[in-house]
Amino acid sequence: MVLDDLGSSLRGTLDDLRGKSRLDEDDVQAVVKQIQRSLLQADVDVDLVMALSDSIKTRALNEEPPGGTSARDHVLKIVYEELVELVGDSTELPLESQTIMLAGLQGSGKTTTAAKMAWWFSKKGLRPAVIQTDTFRPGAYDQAKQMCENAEVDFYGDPDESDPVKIAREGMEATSDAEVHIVDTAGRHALEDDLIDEIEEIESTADPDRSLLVLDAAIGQGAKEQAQRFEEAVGVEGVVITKLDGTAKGGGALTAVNETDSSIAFLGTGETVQDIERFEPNSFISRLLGMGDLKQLAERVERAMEETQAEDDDWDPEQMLEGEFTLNDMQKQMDAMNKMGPLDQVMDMIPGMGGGMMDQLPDDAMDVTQNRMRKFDIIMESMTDAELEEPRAIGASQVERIARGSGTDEESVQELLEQHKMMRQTIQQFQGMGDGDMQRMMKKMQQGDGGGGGGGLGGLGGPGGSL
Ligand SMILES: Nc1nc2c(ncn2[C@@H]2O[C@H](COP(=O)(O)OP(=O)(O)OP(=O)(O)O)[C@@H](O)[C@H]2O)c(=O)[nH]1
Repeated sequence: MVLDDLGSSLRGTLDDLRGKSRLDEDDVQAVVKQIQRSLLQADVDVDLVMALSDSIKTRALNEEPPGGTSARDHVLKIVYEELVELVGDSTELPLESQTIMLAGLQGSGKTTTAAKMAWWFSKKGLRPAVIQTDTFRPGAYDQAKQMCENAEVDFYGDPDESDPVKIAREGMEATSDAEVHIVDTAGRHALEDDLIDEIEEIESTADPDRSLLVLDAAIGQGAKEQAQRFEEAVGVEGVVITKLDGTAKGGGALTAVNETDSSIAFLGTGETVQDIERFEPNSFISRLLGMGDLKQLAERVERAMEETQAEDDDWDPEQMLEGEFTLNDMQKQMDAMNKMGPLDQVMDMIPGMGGGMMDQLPDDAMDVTQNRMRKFDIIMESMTDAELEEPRAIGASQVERIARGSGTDEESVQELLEQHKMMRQTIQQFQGMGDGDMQRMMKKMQQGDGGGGGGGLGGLGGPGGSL
């Protein structure tokens, strides 16, 4: 993802400052060098990198750390603030009726983003519709239709019509019930004049409130020129950076945002409709620096819990925290965790577990965890309701029967029971906590020392847990 190794490389340099109360020039130089290296490797424009390092240097040497602040925290705060400044504010996006047009190069992810954004608006309580005007790429209609079905949002397209401007006009009329219209357009090179004329026509027909430029995170320095041309043609109010889940560097997109004086609206982090995040500079940089992102995490947890609960009216997560933690609860918790998205993305959001902490885990740790969760799920399918509610009563003969029924082995069943026991104990600790204890723990987590992170998820995914 963008500036991927910045967090971990910086963490090492910052750790060398532990115990120091004042910074000297060499300390600051080491930090700045590390940042420069990471940003340049990630394709960020040289001028931008130099401007950023100059302000970090000046501030770190001239600003007096507030009383009681260590040199490490002082410089971390400055780096954090300057990086937030670099990525800029999030594109303003009022939650009200509006039309948004998407533009961009071929394959940048416009169609996928249209469906994702529609899903996002629907979760915010608005009724969206996607209008597909891409008559150029043969598969675009079916792809958009399918994704909109997955997102459960309105869709308009006409596979038999070859005029995108006509589709835009008819689509706006046909979806007049919708509150948010998202107009997807064909991929085009901004330097081809006839294609630019066409998008200008679609723009005057759909009359969008804002046009967003969709950029693949892998785009390099070419992003600058493309962005400027689209800006001249249709006006770019914001940028969506897609494919941040991959190994792309992302710096080119960041440079384009700065050059065109626009801002980032959304981030695309995968291929399904839920893999979209509203860009929030503070959260984004916190995560980048391995400081976690409690807000995104809380949103994901809440959404996953709601979905899990919607599927089973009888299950109440609050009751789980108050009463006895059963295997049924554990199954629901695992289900909710699966809905939160890939575990490595979730872990990145936990303070102290992003950046450096994740690097200490073996590469396949997340796959192992997910495979194990799947196995546990299969084992639980072979248990009776009584066993799921009262796992402590499960004896040797039942373990044997469950292993046979689930096609696993007794060891795996025992492993599941052990894991459940650990999670029950963690939950019991939460139950015994007063508000003050909870606040202390959250503060510790925010300071990024990783304390309590594994326990926060009941040991299910944390490196401290045995899953
Ligand atoms: N991993 C990942 N893949 C993505 C993301 N966004 C889009 N893709 C994939 O990128 C490919 C191109 O995405 P599309 O949405 O078809 O791109 P497009 O801009 O509409 O393409 P054209 O219509 O040809 O211009 C597809 O295979 C998508 O599944 C993302 O955030 N992460």
